[in-house]
Amino acid sequence: MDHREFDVVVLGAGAVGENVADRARAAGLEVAIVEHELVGGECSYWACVPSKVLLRSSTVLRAARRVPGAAEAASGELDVAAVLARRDEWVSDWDDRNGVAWVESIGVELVRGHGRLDGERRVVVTRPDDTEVALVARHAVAVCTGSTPNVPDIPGLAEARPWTSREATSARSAPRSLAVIGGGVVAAEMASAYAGFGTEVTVLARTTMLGSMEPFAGEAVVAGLRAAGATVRLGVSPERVDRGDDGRVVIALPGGGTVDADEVLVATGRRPRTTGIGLETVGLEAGAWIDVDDTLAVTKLADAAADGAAPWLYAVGDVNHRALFTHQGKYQARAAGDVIGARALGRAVDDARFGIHAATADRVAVPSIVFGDPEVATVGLTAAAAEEAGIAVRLAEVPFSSVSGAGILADGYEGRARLVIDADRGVVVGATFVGPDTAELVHAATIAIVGEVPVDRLWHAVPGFPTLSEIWLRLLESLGRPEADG
Ligand SMILES: Cc1cc2nc3c(=O)[nH]c(=O)nc-3n(C[C@H](O)[C@H](O)[C@H](O)COP(=O)(O)OP(=O)(O)OC[C@H]3O[C@@H](n4cnc5c(N)ncnc54)[C@H](O)[C@@H]3O)c2cc1C
Ligand SMILES: NC(=O)c1ccc[n+]([C@@H]2O[C@H](COP(=O)([O-])OP(=O)(O)OC[C@H]3O[C@@H](n4cnc5c(N)ncnc54)[C@H](O)[C@@H]3O)[C@@H](O)[C@H]2O)c1
Repeated sequence: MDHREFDVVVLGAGAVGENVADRARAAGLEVAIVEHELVGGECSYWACVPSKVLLRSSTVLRAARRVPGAAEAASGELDVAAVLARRDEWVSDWDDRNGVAWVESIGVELVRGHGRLDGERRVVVTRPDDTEVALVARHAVAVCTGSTPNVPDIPGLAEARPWTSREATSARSAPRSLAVIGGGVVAAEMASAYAGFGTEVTVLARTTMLGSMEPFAGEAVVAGLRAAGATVRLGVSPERVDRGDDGRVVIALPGGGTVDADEVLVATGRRPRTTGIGLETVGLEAGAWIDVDDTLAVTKLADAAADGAAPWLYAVGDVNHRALFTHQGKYQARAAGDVIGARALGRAVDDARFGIHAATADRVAVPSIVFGDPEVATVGLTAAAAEEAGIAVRLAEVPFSSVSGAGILADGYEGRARLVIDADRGVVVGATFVGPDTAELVHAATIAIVGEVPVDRLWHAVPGFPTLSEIWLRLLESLGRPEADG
């Protein structure tokens, strides 16, 4: 077996692995990155990027139809083939040569093949030609292998060849009908995209839609999907799924009803990609999410390490289950790559709350945007989660109809915003904006939360007129002007 040595070995070249490698390399370390599929990972080829491209055209069309003058010009049908062609361009026809060129440009060595841990600081890679190479890490190994769709144990489902998010984002044509099992983010976005294509969409959600968010967010998404022609059934769990000889899928529901469709999309969450990567060779459980501390070091090994020994194993991105978003994984990756560099070179480590080497925001300010019509943009805690955390909650909540910018953006603009405020500390701990084009509003809330900006100070952050951001002023007005001190 070939044998190579590097300072750092990164397992998985998704957006997260790439960023760990980039930061460790920027610290001056010699870095190898291992990838068995496409450099760029899920986000670039089967998740964030294609899903947003698939949604964009129908969102624009609906937006135009809400503005007199433009509406008359936007009277035709969506050109689905053109949308799919634009998607193909954005995913570079599932060719990763740009990703590879970028990895090479930063001086990181790409090792193609399937990697697995083989004891401490050692990764064995089976290359595409079936030969093996052992990569020995002088300082650290970062596991960035991501996650994969979870297909629940519904009788017949796996045999019915369901779509997962991969097939939904890479489809070559829109099916005539599509059933969607699940009520989370993937279900909301893909139902919206395919309804926009003219597909007959039926969503089967076990409880509500977007159940982890403020209730009005899921309600608005259900209304939006229904307005786009989709059928949404809440509180429904399929009992059995079959694909018949005619190729159609039949989903049996409790009580005897059925839903049939050309395709069925399973959008029921993710599981870790941690099987077959040698976790058991270092005392970790195969197939489980990997627990890490705020510097992304694997907790179980860091706890067991001899006093003063630097951690050598990190788990970054989806695989640690802290926050399953590309932006948050890349945030973790910057911290992890930098701390690996600092520890390797004996430099100071700042792992205090909001220190440069700590992924503190994972616990207080994770932005999440559900694209579609309407958009749902959230960060921090919901009212329910804040109450559960023992926070003295004060809410500010207003409709967007109170903002001229919203009315100008679209006739009949509908939307709602809520701030969750920690009444004792006088700071925002959560925010939700629901309505067309609200995605960009959430970063202001993220800054308010991370900066722990006193709510009274926000009166001096004046939103431009007439923008959607004026919702901030309406939210403050709903709380009332503060009294002068003394
Ligand atoms: C449909 C959909 C839409 C989404 N939209 C958004 C969005 O709009 N915004 C957002 O922030 N997030 C979005 N997400 C979430 C986002 O895709 C993930 O959070 C992100 O891809 C995680 O990045 P990662 O690098 O941790 O994992 P991945 O992107 O999964 O990368 C892991 C990489 O490791 C490789 N790998 C795994 N095991 C091995 C091995 N043993 N050897 C070699 N290589 C290996 C894989 O091939 C892969 O390239 C979406 C997810 C889905 C499913
Ligand atoms: N715009 C974005 O940022 C974006 C878009 C898509 C996905 N993502 C990320 O990808 C992850 C995966 O998305 P997702 O929608 O698959 O997961 P999710 O966790 O958002 O939703 C899972 C849904 O499936 C349902 N479910 C789970 N098990 C079920 C079962 N056995 N039967 C029926 N229903 C079941 C849940 O009730 C829930 O409604 C998310 O956590 C999110 O972070 C982000």
